[in-house]
Amino acid sequence: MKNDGELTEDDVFDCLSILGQSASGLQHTYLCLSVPGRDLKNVSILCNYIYLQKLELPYNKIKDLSCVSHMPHLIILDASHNQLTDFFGFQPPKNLKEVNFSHNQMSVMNDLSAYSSLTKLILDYNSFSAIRGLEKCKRLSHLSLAHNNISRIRGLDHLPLRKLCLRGNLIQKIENLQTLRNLQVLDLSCNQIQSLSGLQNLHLLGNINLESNLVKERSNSCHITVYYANDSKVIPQSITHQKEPIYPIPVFHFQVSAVNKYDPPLEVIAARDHMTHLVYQLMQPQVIFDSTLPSLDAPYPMLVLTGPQACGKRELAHKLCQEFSDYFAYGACHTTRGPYYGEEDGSDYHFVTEEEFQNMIQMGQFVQTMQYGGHWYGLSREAIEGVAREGLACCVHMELEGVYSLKNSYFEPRYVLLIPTVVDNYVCFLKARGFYSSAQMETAVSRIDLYSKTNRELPGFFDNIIPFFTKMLLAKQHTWTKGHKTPNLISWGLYMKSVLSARYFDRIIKNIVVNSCTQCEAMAFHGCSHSRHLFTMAECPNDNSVVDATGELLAANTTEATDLMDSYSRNYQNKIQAQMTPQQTPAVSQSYRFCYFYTLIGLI
Ligand SMILES: Nc1ncnc2c1ncn2[C@@H]1O[C@H](COP(=O)(O)OP(=O)(O)OP(=O)(O)O)[C@@H](O)[C@H]1O
Repeated sequence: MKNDGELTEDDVFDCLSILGQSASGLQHTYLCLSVPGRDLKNVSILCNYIYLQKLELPYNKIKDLSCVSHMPHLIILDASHNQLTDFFGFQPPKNLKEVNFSHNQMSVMNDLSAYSSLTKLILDYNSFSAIRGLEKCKRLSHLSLAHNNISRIRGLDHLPLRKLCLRGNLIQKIENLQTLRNLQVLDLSCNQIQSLSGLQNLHLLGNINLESNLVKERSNSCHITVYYANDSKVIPQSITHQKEPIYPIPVFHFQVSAVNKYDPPLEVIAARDHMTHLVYQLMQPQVIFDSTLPSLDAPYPMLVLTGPQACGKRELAHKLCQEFSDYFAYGACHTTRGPYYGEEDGSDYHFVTEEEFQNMIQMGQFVQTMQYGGHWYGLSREAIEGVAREGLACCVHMELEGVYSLKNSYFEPRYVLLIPTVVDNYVCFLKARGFYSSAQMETAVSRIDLYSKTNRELPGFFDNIIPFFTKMLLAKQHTWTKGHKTPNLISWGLYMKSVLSARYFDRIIKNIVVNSCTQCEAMAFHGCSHSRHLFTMAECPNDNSVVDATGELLAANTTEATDLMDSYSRNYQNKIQAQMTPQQTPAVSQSYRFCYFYTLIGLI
């Protein structure tokens, strides 16, 4: 370098690096030049280096960067710690993505619409007093304007910013951030902000720094909803030299961490779960699944039994699959919890380690997953495919979160809710199982409300509802273990089969319900079949006050399922069966079976 601060050809030669192809691909050339801390004033020689893609000139004394006009392929420019006064004082390189002009002497932001490729712009330690000219920077994801003289947050509308740093300015109010939907990191420390309002609706915001401000709020008047906030932190205010009494930021810290623990809505969790599995699955080789039969636009039939833990859905799923083995097979989920006494691997669940489970997630093997009671549960695609290959409908049980997640998938199961009607009985049942701690029982009981609220607020969310038949279930467990079919079970099975088709619901509901449960439950159930709203617990008298069903009605329920069909369905079934000749391939027969099944579940 010459003494007068001029960059020479020899210096350039020493500082070039990364030999590569020019943007046109026709020449080999150096792509990167880095000349930091040489007190450079004159870099005009760089006009000859037209192929540079990365230029680093920090810690010099440069005032003029017009040489960049001759670098049409430049992608990264670092001219921090110089004496630049001109904001982008050069012709725009078309693909310029990252620019660092921090620690210069710039004061006015000009229109940057010619720099539409910009993704990162660092302008710390200048003298800007307003944010301007960024409207057309539709790729800008990282903007830093720390330690300037900015007094208002504006000029950022609809930018795809993920990181925004406005530390050390003169900002008094958080405003105009609501359109920054992608914002994840926000640094507003060392300003003069007095209120927390203005942070609402930034759903991805996970890291906020409000250190050294004038925030006085101590009530919960501001709710910041931070979803997916893995590393959220609010740095406590440490310097309190203002005259006004200010409540230290830890108050705010408490608010934020409390909000972080607040569960995001189930739809949000489900969307995230679905997205994760979809992305991992798309990363795998794509195949056509057996569950896509019989045609791409007809959904593969699935039955999902849902309800709080131990409400009988697992037992019902197994019994349905046994009694109606022509239609259903059990889809065993994976879990990281250990097997209970008597549970066999592969029959109730596939029991796997946490590591195996995480590997399966990453291999895109799950359709949905959920954490419950500190363990992972997941429905794998293979569980569904295994059943689909048999030409059967997959029957699974899961908690509400799983239902939400599955509703995002392209499967269109029928969802049946099993809900306890008498809390005391449910608690007795949980105790009788002997598996659960009181905390676990409390959780299970508290979730009843979640289900009934969902049913109340989202009519049609569940395709049908079965009250939890406490007495019946207990009795049934006894007979089931002996392997007998009881009239109750048959009627329940018939009910289940028919419940899949809403057309027969009213016709058989009285018989089944009156037979299967107490009068109180029957009334409630019958009521909910019409209104689709769950009754409240308070409306349900104690079990002791009700009368049991009569034997006469019991006998009526043991008739064949087909007797419950109307002539249309019988004809349809006959037609389908007539077509299932031995000459047909298994795939064709299978699709007929599916068609028949669809009529049963009311999809055709
Ligand atoms: N893939 C899944 N997604 C969501 N929830 C699931 C899934 N698999 C199982 N579950 C549910 O997780 C809860 C806990 O399951 P677990 O088998 O440990 O409970 P349990 O005490 O045996 O009760 P249950 O008789 O209801 O299965 C149950 O409500 C179960 O239905």
